Amino acid sequence: MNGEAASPGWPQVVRAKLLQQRMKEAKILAVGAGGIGCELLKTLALSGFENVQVVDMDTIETSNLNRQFLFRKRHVGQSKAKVAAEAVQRFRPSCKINAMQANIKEPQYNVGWFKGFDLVLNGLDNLDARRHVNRLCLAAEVPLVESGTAAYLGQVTVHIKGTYECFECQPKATPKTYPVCTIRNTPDKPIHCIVWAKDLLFQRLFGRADVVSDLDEAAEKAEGETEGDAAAAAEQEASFFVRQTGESSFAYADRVFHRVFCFDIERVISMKDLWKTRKPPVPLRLDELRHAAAGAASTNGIHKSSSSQQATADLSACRLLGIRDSHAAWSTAQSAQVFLMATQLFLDLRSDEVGAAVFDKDDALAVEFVAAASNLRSTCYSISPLSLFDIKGMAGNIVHAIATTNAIVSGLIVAEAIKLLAGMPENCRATHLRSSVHTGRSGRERIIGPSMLEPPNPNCPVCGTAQLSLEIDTHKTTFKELLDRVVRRKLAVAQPTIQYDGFMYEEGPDLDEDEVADYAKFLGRPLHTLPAGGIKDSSVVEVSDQAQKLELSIIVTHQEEWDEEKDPEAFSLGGKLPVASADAPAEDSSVAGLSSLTGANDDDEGIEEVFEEPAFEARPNLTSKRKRSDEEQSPIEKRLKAANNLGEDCEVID
Ligand SMILES: Nc1ncnc2c1ncn2[C@@H]1O[C@H](COP(=O)(O)OP(=O)(O)OP(=O)(O)O)[C@@H](O)[C@H]1O
Ligand SMILES: [Zn+2]
Repeated sequence: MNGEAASPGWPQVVRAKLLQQRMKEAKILAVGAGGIGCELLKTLALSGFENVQVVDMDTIETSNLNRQFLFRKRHVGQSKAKVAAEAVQRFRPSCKINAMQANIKEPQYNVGWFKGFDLVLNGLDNLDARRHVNRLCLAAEVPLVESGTAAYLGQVTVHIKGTYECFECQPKATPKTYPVCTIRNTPDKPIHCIVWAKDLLFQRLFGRADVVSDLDEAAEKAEGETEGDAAAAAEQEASFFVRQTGESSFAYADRVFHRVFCFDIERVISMKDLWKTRKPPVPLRLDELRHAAAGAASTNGIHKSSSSQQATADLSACRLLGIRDSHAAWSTAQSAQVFLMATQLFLDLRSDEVGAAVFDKDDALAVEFVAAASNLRSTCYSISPLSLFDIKGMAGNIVHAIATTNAIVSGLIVAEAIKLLAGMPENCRATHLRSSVHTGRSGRERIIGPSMLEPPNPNCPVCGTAQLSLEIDTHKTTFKELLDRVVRRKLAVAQPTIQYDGFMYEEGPDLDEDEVADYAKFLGRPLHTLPAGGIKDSSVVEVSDQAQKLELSIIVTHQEEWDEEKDPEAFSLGGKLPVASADAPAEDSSVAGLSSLTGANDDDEGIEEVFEEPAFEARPNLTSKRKRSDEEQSPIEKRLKAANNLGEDCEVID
């Protein structure tokens, strides 16, 4: 940060001028130009910031227009970052906004690039990107203002390396997972059927064949079947969904319907043990539904030329079938109609995507397919069907966004940014926006509640020195499973290097083909058979990511028995940690911020838990009001203060 240091003794007006100057000059990185990001860019510009870099990987969708006010209908399909920057510059030309449409995780946005900014402000919507930015800010020693909203709830926090907690010092909820056997065989809630329709059936029919989900992997044995029979059945199952040469889309849709809602259900019914304490499902017969499903079933192939709906983005089975009310639950016959019609439309009019499609909540046809399939499965299992609207929300992990919440949170981000630029990090706060009035300790009623920021958690695996502990079956788990499920999914390590005594595995663009092929040989091997004695009980495995400047140490415990209901992932990640310092909150020292990383949680009541981001639940007021002495200040804090000592008497929004 450039700019003359101001003496606290100077008149307020001089200090205000200097602060303004600093805001003009400060280099700000804003990550995300969505709901929060648009408001943030506008507020930054109107507050006097003039040097902003914005990165967002996405393009504008119609569904963004109700709350991302920098965008208009004509912008649909264009880069969010670019359109947002242009819109802001139109009303504040002095504000220079450099926009990039890119994923912030791309390698060019490395530590050196992050070091070029005075502050980083996040307006993201996923944990993975937030963790990545947190790690780069730590490595580059740049303060981060993090934010999130969920309907009426909002939160803004400030993270300064060595001074305050990093984003990962405290537990974060990770996406809810469900026991595989419940999803495959014994669903008893609508969400179980939605997960099955989206992650298993949609993926099998339209997605990439080489993407195998956990749901595909675990084939159950029917009564009287051997392991071998079950494996052969699983293989047969996968090949069943391949469309045969010359097979019409009509015949294919029919065949899939019969298979998944009749044959498979009968197979599950034959697993008698499953139904000792549960009601068995009931298969559906297409011929019985046929007369009602005639609209779709009679359309033997849908041709581009004969359809008035040419634009794939607009394709809708419901529209073709005249089903208008997205808030009403369909009858079983309607679900069957939509299922058959959506399958045919995909095959006939979106054939280019078949084999590569990825479920997207903004893809009407994909949502209709998932809604129809999950409702049909619900009917088999006597679960009440849901409306298209509800299923879209649950399948897309949608928390309905509220523009005002985003606007307030963006204002709070800018307030924290100004405190940082004013050299007053000790005045920064974590601020929570609640959905109802809350009475604070002072007895005052408020909706926006600030709380003191906590010092870093010494046991944080990212900014502290914690050692993680991993209980896993080292005989059954392959190295690939360890990489995918633990290292990438749980620890968000993008490009891992794995080391233990005498063994090293690396990933990354610098490797040549031979190296990649050599390393690939290890992927299918069970952990204990890896070279140099393998990963086994008491092994200490070092995991690092050069790009994130991250190093983690994991102590492995071999554990064979896993209860699939309680621990669907068949491993447990936690902290066997060094002694917590006196300052660490006592109740946190048990798992010290790691419990969310352990993932599965058995309580699957309530749909909120499938949302990816309940990370921004309002937290209770934190209590550490300890004043920090000069010696305790971190290098960034000292630098901020030295560069920007604009006065001690600035008001805090407490
Ligand atoms: N890794 C990433 N790199 C760059 N931008 C990202 C990354 N991850 C998320 N984003 C951006 O963060 C923004 C988050 O905004 P928001 O939460 O409003 O989501 P949205 O996609 O605009 O809306 P919705 O999810 O409700 O449809 C999005 O524009 C998204 O593209
Ligand atoms: Zn931390």
